[in-house]
Amino acid sequence: MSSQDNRQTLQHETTDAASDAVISVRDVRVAFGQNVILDKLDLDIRRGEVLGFIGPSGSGKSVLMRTILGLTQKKSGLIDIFGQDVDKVNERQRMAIDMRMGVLFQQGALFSSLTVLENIQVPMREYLDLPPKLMNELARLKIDLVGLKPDTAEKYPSELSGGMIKRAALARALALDPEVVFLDEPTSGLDPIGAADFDDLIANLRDTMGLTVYMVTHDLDSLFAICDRIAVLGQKKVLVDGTVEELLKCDDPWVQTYFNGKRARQIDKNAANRRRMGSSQPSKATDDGMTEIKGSHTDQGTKQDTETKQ
Ligand SMILES: Nc1ncnc2c1ncn2[C@@H]1O[C@H](COP(=O)(O)OP(=O)(O)OP(=O)(O)O)[C@@H](O)[C@H]1O
Repeated sequence: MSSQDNRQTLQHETTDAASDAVISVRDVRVAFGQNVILDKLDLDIRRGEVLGFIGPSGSGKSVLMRTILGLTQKKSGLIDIFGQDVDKVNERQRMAIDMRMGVLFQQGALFSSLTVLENIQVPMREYLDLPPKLMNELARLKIDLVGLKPDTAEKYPSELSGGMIKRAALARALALDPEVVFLDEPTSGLDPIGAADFDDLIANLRDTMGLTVYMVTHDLDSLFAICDRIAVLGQKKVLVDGTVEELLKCDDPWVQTYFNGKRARQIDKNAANRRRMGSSQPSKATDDGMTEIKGSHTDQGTKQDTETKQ
């Protein structure tokens, strides 16, 4: 099956799914001067899924994320978020949309002069008018939610490990209880255990909070472990999208090399299924600043069971 066929097949398959899209991108073009980065790009992000977004370095994955977030202007095309055409909303409506989306930038992008608690409160201060005591309580809940120890609240980013920075940045992305979070290479720079723990955390949030996740990643393990669907960016557009199993059958040369090339390892294709069945091991973060997150993806309601690591 060619990538073109794949794309068409998927469009047939997703007629129902498209109606469940929280974000729809249609025929989008983004350029910097004469340099066209994205052209005729279509993409749906569906409610409650973890969508992995892959593609060659410099192909425009981050640019698309920034365009959806309204941080980069598109030249043409349509972006519909939560059923609203972003070109037709006023400032107040755009703000309401922004409040429903959280973002974790590539390097965490925490403010170095603020503590973790203060960093998490940045979006709260920007969008809400809450008493300081309540903001403190909410920020501490987020710290707990992402598996950081309570005393992390008073620490500055320079005092945190790479894994703790990612979690603190995720806590900030979750500050306003968003429905969708955008993660730009969340596991880059983490050791394999830390990366797997972070994957578990993301899967947990999807399963317990119904979070929709758009994740730019180069991490094959993350793709297999937690992504419900993967979209491939190439030639300025989404070349193909589908489940891991579907992509493995796709004959696009870049996709083939990506999954079967020199750097690709033999991956246990059943891992993704096991995770979805809820039999993955609970997160056991080993970093001193983290807590152990217990419970599989299926045995809890809306709250994670966290316990301070001994
Ligand atoms: N503000 C900007 N002005 C001009 N060019 C830009 C700007 N932002 C991004 N680009 C260009 O857009 C292209 C795509 O960049 P982008 O960061 O989206 O790539 P990517 O696919 O996320 O890459 P990577 O996987 O390496 O992170 C690059 O050529 C980059 O130089």
